[in-house]
Amino acid sequence: MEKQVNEIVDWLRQQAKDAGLKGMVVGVSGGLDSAVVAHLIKRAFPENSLGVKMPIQTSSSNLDDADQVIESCGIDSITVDLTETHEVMYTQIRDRIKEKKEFSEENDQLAGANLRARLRMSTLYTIAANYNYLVVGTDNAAEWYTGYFTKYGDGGVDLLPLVEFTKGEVREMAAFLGVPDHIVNKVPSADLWEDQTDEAEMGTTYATIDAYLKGEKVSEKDKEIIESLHRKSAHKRDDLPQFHRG
Ligand SMILES: Nc1ncnc2c1ncn2[C@@H]1O[C@H](COP(=O)(O)OP(=O)(O)OC[C@H]2O[C@@H]([n+]3cccc(C(=O)O)c3)[C@H](O)[C@@H]2O)[C@@H](O)[C@H]1O
Ligand SMILES: Nc1ncnc2c1ncn2[C@@H]1O[C@H](COP(=O)(O)OP(=O)(O)OP(=O)(O)O)[C@@H](O)[C@H]1O
Ligand SMILES: [Mg+2]
Repeated sequence: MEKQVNEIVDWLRQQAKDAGLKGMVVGVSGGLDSAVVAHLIKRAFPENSLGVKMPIQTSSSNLDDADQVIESCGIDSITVDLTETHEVMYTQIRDRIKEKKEFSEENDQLAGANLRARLRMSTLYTIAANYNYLVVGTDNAAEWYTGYFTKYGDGGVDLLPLVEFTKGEVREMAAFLGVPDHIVNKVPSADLWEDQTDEAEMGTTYATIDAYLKGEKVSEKDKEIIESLHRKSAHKRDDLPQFHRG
Protein backbone atom coordinates (compact mmCIF):
# COMPACT_ATOMS: atom_id res chain seq x y z
CA MET A 1 0.00 0.00 0.00
CA GLU A 2 2.94 2.35 0.67
CA LYS A 3 3.89 2.25 -3.02
CA GLN A 4 0.36 3.19 -4.17
CA VAL A 5 0.15 5.98 -1.60
CA ASN A 6 3.50 7.44 -2.67
CA GLU A 7 2.45 7.26 -6.31
CA ILE A 8 -0.79 9.15 -5.63
CA VAL A 9 1.05 11.76 -3.57
CA ASP A 10 3.54 12.33 -6.41
CA TRP A 11 0.66 12.51 -8.89
CA LEU A 12 -1.17 15.10 -6.77
CA ARG A 13 1.96 17.27 -6.58
CA GLN A 14 2.43 16.99 -10.33
CA GLN A 15 -1.20 17.99 -10.98
CA ALA A 16 -0.80 21.14 -8.87
CA LYS A 17 2.48 21.96 -10.58
CA ASP A 18 0.95 21.51 -14.04
CA ALA A 19 -1.97 23.75 -13.06
CA GLY A 20 0.33 26.37 -11.57
CA LEU A 21 -1.59 26.14 -8.28
CA LYS A 22 -0.38 25.79 -4.71
CA GLY A 23 -2.35 23.03 -3.08
CA MET A 24 -5.67 21.23 -2.68
CA VAL A 25 -8.99 21.26 -0.85
CA VAL A 26 -11.46 18.45 -0.05
CA GLY A 27 -14.83 18.23 1.68
CA VAL A 28 -14.54 16.13 4.85
CA SER A 29 -17.78 14.29 5.69
CA GLY A 30 -16.61 11.91 8.39
CA GLY A 31 -16.86 9.04 5.88
CA LEU A 32 -14.15 6.77 4.55
CA ASP A 33 -13.39 8.16 1.09
CA SER A 34 -12.91 11.78 2.14
CA ALA A 35 -10.83 10.60 5.11
CA VAL A 36 -8.41 8.95 2.69
CA VAL A 37 -8.29 11.99 0.39
CA ALA A 38 -7.70 14.33 3.35
CA HIS A 39 -4.74 12.20 4.45
CA LEU A 40 -3.36 12.07 0.90
CA ILE A 41 -3.53 15.81 0.24
CA LYS A 42 -2.04 16.57 3.65
CA ARG A 43 0.89 14.28 2.74
CA ALA A 44 1.26 15.92 -0.66
CA PHE A 45 0.94 19.52 0.57
CA PRO A 46 1.66 19.73 4.32
CA GLU A 47 1.32 23.52 4.30
CA ASN A 48 -1.18 23.92 1.45
CA SER A 49 -4.08 21.55 2.06
CA LEU A 50 -7.48 22.20 3.52
CA GLY A 51 -10.36 20.02 4.72
CA VAL A 52 -13.81 21.60 4.66
CA LYS A 53 -16.69 20.46 6.86
CA MET A 54 -20.01 21.44 5.29
CA PRO A 55 -22.87 20.25 7.49
CA ILE A 56 -26.42 20.32 6.14
CA GLN A 57 -28.53 18.93 8.98
CA THR A 58 -25.57 16.64 9.63
CA SER A 59 -25.65 14.43 12.72
CA SER A 60 -23.29 15.19 15.58
CA SER A 61 -21.72 11.74 15.25
CA ASN A 62 -20.75 12.42 11.61
CA LEU A 63 -19.42 15.84 12.62
CA ASP A 64 -17.35 14.16 15.37
CA ASP A 65 -16.03 11.69 12.82
CA ALA A 66 -15.06 14.56 10.50
CA ASP A 67 -13.18 16.17 13.41
CA GLN A 68 -11.40 12.90 14.09
CA VAL A 69 -10.36 12.63 10.44
CA ILE A 70 -9.00 16.17 10.54
CA GLU A 71 -7.16 15.45 13.77
CA SER A 72 -5.77 12.12 12.57
CA CYS A 73 -4.00 13.72 9.60
CA GLY A 74 -3.43 17.18 11.06
CA ILE A 75 -4.89 18.93 8.02
CA ASP A 76 -5.86 22.60 8.31
CA SER A 77 -9.66 22.90 8.33
CA ILE A 78 -12.61 25.22 7.99
CA THR A 79 -16.35 24.72 8.62
CA VAL A 80 -19.07 26.24 6.47
CA ASP A 81 -22.52 25.31 7.78
CA LEU A 82 -24.82 25.13 4.75
CA THR A 83 -27.97 24.05 6.60
CA GLU A 84 -29.66 27.44 6.41
CA THR A 85 -28.44 28.14 2.86
CA HIS A 86 -29.96 24.86 1.71
CA GLU A 87 -33.21 25.46 3.56
CA VAL A 88 -33.64 28.98 2.14
CA MET A 89 -32.74 27.99 -1.39
CA TYR A 90 -34.73 24.77 -1.59
CA THR A 91 -37.81 26.33 0.06
CA GLN A 92 -37.81 29.14 -2.46
CA ILE A 93 -37.39 26.79 -5.41
CA ARG A 94 -40.13 24.48 -4.13
CA ASP A 95 -42.50 27.41 -3.47
CA ARG A 96 -42.20 28.67 -7.04
CA ILE A 97 -42.87 25.18 -8.43
CA LYS A 98 -45.79 24.73 -6.02
CA GLU A 99 -47.35 27.99 -7.27
CA LYS A 100 -47.46 26.36 -10.68
CA LYS A 101 -49.03 23.26 -9.08
CA GLU A 102 -46.28 21.15 -10.60
CA PHE A 103 -44.47 20.02 -7.45
CA SER A 104 -43.45 16.33 -7.41
CA GLU A 105 -43.59 14.71 -3.96
CA GLU A 106 -41.98 11.67 -5.52
CA ASN A 107 -38.89 13.51 -6.70
CA ASP A 108 -38.62 15.84 -3.71
CA GLN A 109 -36.14 13.87 -1.63
CA LEU A 110 -33.62 13.27 -4.41
CA ALA A 111 -33.89 16.83 -5.75
CA GLY A 112 -33.17 18.25 -2.29
CA ALA A 113 -30.37 15.74 -1.75
CA ASN A 114 -28.61 16.60 -4.99
CA LEU A 115 -28.87 20.31 -4.11
CA ARG A 116 -26.85 19.51 -0.98
CA ALA A 117 -24.06 18.02 -3.07
CA ARG A 118 -24.12 20.99 -5.47
CA LEU A 119 -24.00 23.56 -2.66
CA ARG A 120 -20.93 21.74 -1.31
CA MET A 121 -19.34 21.82 -4.76
CA SER A 122 -19.92 25.60 -5.02
CA THR A 123 -18.45 26.10 -1.56
CA LEU A 124 -15.32 24.10 -2.39
CA TYR A 125 -14.72 26.03 -5.63
CA THR A 126 -15.18 29.36 -3.84
CA ILE A 127 -12.60 28.32 -1.26
CA ALA A 128 -10.25 26.91 -3.92
CA ALA A 129 -10.35 30.23 -5.78
CA ASN A 130 -9.29 32.09 -2.65
CA TYR A 131 -6.33 29.84 -1.87
CA ASN A 132 -5.23 29.03 -5.43
CA TYR A 133 -6.01 25.37 -4.80
CA LEU A 134 -7.51 22.53 -6.85
CA VAL A 135 -10.71 20.75 -5.73
CA VAL A 136 -10.17 17.05 -5.07
CA GLY A 137 -12.98 14.51 -5.43
CA THR A 138 -13.40 11.30 -3.47
CA ASP A 139 -15.10 8.91 -5.91
CA ASN A 140 -13.77 5.37 -5.92
CA ALA A 141 -13.98 2.84 -8.78
CA ALA A 142 -17.30 1.38 -7.59
CA GLU A 143 -19.01 4.78 -7.30
CA TRP A 144 -17.62 5.93 -10.64
CA TYR A 145 -18.69 2.80 -12.51
CA THR A 146 -22.22 2.87 -11.10
CA GLY A 147 -22.57 6.67 -11.34
CA TYR A 148 -23.29 6.85 -7.63
CA PHE A 149 -22.60 10.57 -7.31
CA THR A 150 -24.36 13.83 -8.12
CA LYS A 151 -23.56 15.26 -11.54
CA TYR A 152 -21.84 18.64 -10.96
CA GLY A 153 -22.17 17.99 -7.23
CA ASP A 154 -19.66 15.68 -5.58
CA GLY A 155 -18.87 14.69 -9.20
CA GLY A 156 -17.90 18.31 -9.95
CA VAL A 157 -14.21 18.27 -9.08
CA ASP A 158 -10.78 18.77 -10.66
CA LEU A 159 -9.09 15.49 -9.70
CA LEU A 160 -10.12 11.96 -8.75
CA PRO A 161 -7.15 10.24 -7.09
CA LEU A 162 -9.17 7.20 -5.93
CA VAL A 163 -11.09 6.48 -9.10
CA GLU A 164 -9.07 3.36 -9.95
CA PHE A 165 -9.31 1.89 -6.45
CA THR A 166 -12.16 -0.36 -5.34
CA LYS A 167 -13.98 0.44 -2.12
CA GLY A 168 -12.10 -2.45 -0.47
CA GLU A 169 -8.77 -1.02 -1.59
CA VAL A 170 -9.75 2.44 -0.32
CA ARG A 171 -10.53 0.79 3.02
CA GLU A 172 -7.08 -0.85 3.08
CA MET A 173 -5.48 2.48 2.19
CA ALA A 174 -7.38 4.16 5.03
CA ALA A 175 -6.03 1.66 7.55
CA PHE A 176 -2.49 2.14 6.21
CA LEU A 177 -2.80 5.94 6.44
CA GLY A 178 -3.97 5.88 10.06
CA VAL A 179 -7.64 6.77 9.62
CA PRO A 180 -9.40 5.92 12.93
CA ASP A 181 -10.63 2.29 12.98
CA HIS A 182 -14.33 3.03 13.41
CA ILE A 183 -14.24 5.23 10.29
CA VAL A 184 -12.37 2.55 8.33
CA ASN A 185 -15.21 0.18 9.22
CA LYS A 186 -18.10 2.62 8.91
CA VAL A 187 -21.16 1.80 6.78
CA PRO A 188 -20.91 3.95 3.61
CA SER A 189 -23.54 6.69 3.44
CA ALA A 190 -24.03 9.69 1.19
CA ASP A 191 -25.79 11.17 4.25
CA LEU A 192 -28.16 13.09 1.97
CA TRP A 193 -31.18 12.06 4.03
CA GLU A 194 -31.73 10.32 7.34
CA ASP A 195 -30.68 6.67 7.47
CA GLN A 196 -29.53 6.66 3.83
CA THR A 197 -26.99 3.95 3.04
CA ASP A 198 -25.26 3.54 -0.29
CA GLU A 199 -25.87 -0.21 -0.48
CA ALA A 200 -29.62 0.00 0.25
CA GLU A 201 -30.03 2.68 -2.42
CA MET A 202 -27.92 0.95 -5.05
CA GLY A 203 -29.52 -2.43 -4.43
CA THR A 204 -26.20 -4.24 -4.31
CA THR A 205 -23.09 -4.24 -2.12
CA TYR A 206 -19.67 -2.67 -2.54
CA ALA A 207 -18.12 -6.13 -2.10
CA THR A 208 -20.15 -7.29 -5.10
CA ILE A 209 -19.33 -4.24 -7.24
CA ASP A 210 -15.64 -4.58 -6.32
CA ALA A 211 -15.70 -8.27 -7.27
CA TYR A 212 -17.42 -7.50 -10.58
CA LEU A 213 -14.88 -4.79 -11.42
CA LYS A 214 -12.04 -7.22 -10.69
CA GLY A 215 -13.56 -9.67 -13.19
CA GLU A 216 -14.76 -12.09 -10.52
CA LYS A 217 -18.04 -13.92 -10.81
CA VAL A 218 -21.16 -12.33 -9.34
CA SER A 219 -24.80 -13.41 -9.57
CA GLU A 220 -26.75 -12.62 -12.73
CA LYS A 221 -29.07 -10.36 -10.72
CA ASP A 222 -26.18 -8.32 -9.29
CA LYS A 223 -24.61 -8.06 -12.72
CA GLU A 224 -27.87 -6.68 -14.11
CA ILE A 225 -28.17 -4.12 -11.31
CA ILE A 226 -24.58 -2.94 -11.76
CA GLU A 227 -24.82 -2.76 -15.55
CA SER A 228 -28.15 -0.92 -15.37
CA LEU A 229 -26.68 1.68 -12.97
CA HIS A 230 -23.68 1.98 -15.29
CA ARG A 231 -25.79 2.48 -18.43
CA LYS A 232 -28.12 5.03 -16.85
CA SER A 233 -25.20 7.12 -15.57
CA ALA A 234 -23.16 7.15 -18.79
CA HIS A 235 -24.00 10.84 -19.25
CA LYS A 236 -22.13 11.63 -16.01
CA ARG A 237 -18.89 10.11 -17.21
CA ASP A 238 -18.97 11.37 -20.80
CA ASP A 239 -17.37 14.58 -21.94
CA LEU A 240 -19.58 17.32 -20.56
CA PRO A 241 -21.76 18.90 -21.72
CA GLN A 242 -22.92 17.25 -24.93
CA PHE A 243 -22.29 19.58 -27.88
CA HIS A 244 -24.72 20.13 -30.70
CA ARG A 245 -22.64 20.14 -33.88
CA GLY A 246 -24.46 21.21 -37.01
N1 LIG B 1 -29.21 10.73 -20.70
C1 LIG B 1 -28.87 11.90 -20.14
N2 LIG B 1 -28.05 12.75 -20.79
C2 LIG B 1 -27.66 13.92 -20.20
N3 LIG B 1 -28.07 14.30 -18.96
C3 LIG B 1 -28.89 13.48 -18.30
C4 LIG B 1 -29.32 12.24 -18.84
N4 LIG B 1 -30.12 11.62 -17.93
C5 LIG B 1 -30.19 12.44 -16.87
N5 LIG B 1 -29.47 13.58 -17.08
C6 LIG B 1 -29.31 14.73 -16.15
O1 LIG B 1 -28.77 14.23 -14.95
C7 LIG B 1 -29.62 14.52 -13.86
C8 LIG B 1 -29.61 13.32 -12.92
O2 LIG B 1 -28.32 13.11 -12.41
P1 LIG B 1 -27.99 13.57 -10.93
O3 LIG B 1 -28.42 14.97 -10.73
O4 LIG B 1 -26.58 13.22 -10.61
O5 LIG B 1 -29.01 12.70 -10.02
P2 LIG B 1 -29.25 11.13 -9.83
O6 LIG B 1 -28.26 10.31 -10.57
O7 LIG B 1 -30.68 10.87 -10.06
O8 LIG B 1 -28.99 11.01 -8.28
C9 LIG B 1 -27.71 11.04 -7.69
C10 LIG B 1 -27.41 9.71 -7.04
O9 LIG B 1 -26.10 9.74 -6.48
C11 LIG B 1 -26.17 9.48 -5.10
N6 LIG B 1 -25.15 10.29 -4.44
C12 LIG B 1 -25.15 11.62 -4.62
C13 LIG B 1 -24.20 12.39 -3.97
C14 LIG B 1 -23.27 11.77 -3.14
C15 LIG B 1 -23.31 10.40 -3.02
C16 LIG B 1 -22.36 9.74 -2.10
O10 LIG B 1 -22.11 8.55 -2.22
O11 LIG B 1 -21.89 10.48 -1.24
C17 LIG B 1 -24.25 9.65 -3.68
C18 LIG B 1 -27.57 9.88 -4.67
O12 LIG B 1 -27.93 9.28 -3.44
C19 LIG B 1 -28.36 9.40 -5.87
O13 LIG B 1 -28.58 8.03 -5.84
C20 LIG B 1 -30.99 14.79 -14.47
O14 LIG B 1 -31.74 15.68 -13.67
C21 LIG B 1 -30.64 15.39 -15.81
O15 LIG B 1 -30.41 16.79 -15.66
N1 LIG C 1 -21.01 17.02 5.59
C1 LIG C 1 -20.07 17.10 4.65
N2 LIG C 1 -19.04 17.98 4.78
C2 LIG C 1 -18.07 18.06 3.86
N3 LIG C 1 -18.04 17.32 2.76
C3 LIG C 1 -19.02 16.43 2.56
C4 LIG C 1 -20.09 16.27 3.47
N4 LIG C 1 -20.91 15.31 3.01
C5 LIG C 1 -20.38 14.89 1.84
N5 LIG C 1 -19.24 15.57 1.58
C6 LIG C 1 -18.36 15.40 0.39
O1 LIG C 1 -19.03 14.58 -0.57
C7 LIG C 1 -18.23 13.43 -0.85
C8 LIG C 1 -19.08 12.26 -1.27
O2 LIG C 1 -19.62 11.61 -0.17
P1 LIG C 1 -19.41 10.04 0.05
O3 LIG C 1 -20.41 9.63 1.08
O4 LIG C 1 -19.38 9.32 -1.25
O5 LIG C 1 -17.93 9.91 0.63
P2 LIG C 1 -17.47 9.68 2.13
O6 LIG C 1 -18.51 10.16 3.08
O7 LIG C 1 -16.15 10.35 2.23
O8 LIG C 1 -17.28 8.13 2.24
P3 LIG C 1 -18.44 6.98 2.31
O9 LIG C 1 -18.84 6.74 0.87
O10 LIG C 1 -17.74 5.81 2.88
O11 LIG C 1 -19.57 7.50 3.13
C9 LIG C 1 -17.44 13.23 0.45
O12 LIG C 1 -16.32 12.43 0.24
C10 LIG C 1 -17.08 14.67 0.80
O13 LIG C 1 -15.99 15.14 0.04
MG1 LIG D 1 -20.38 9.41 3.13
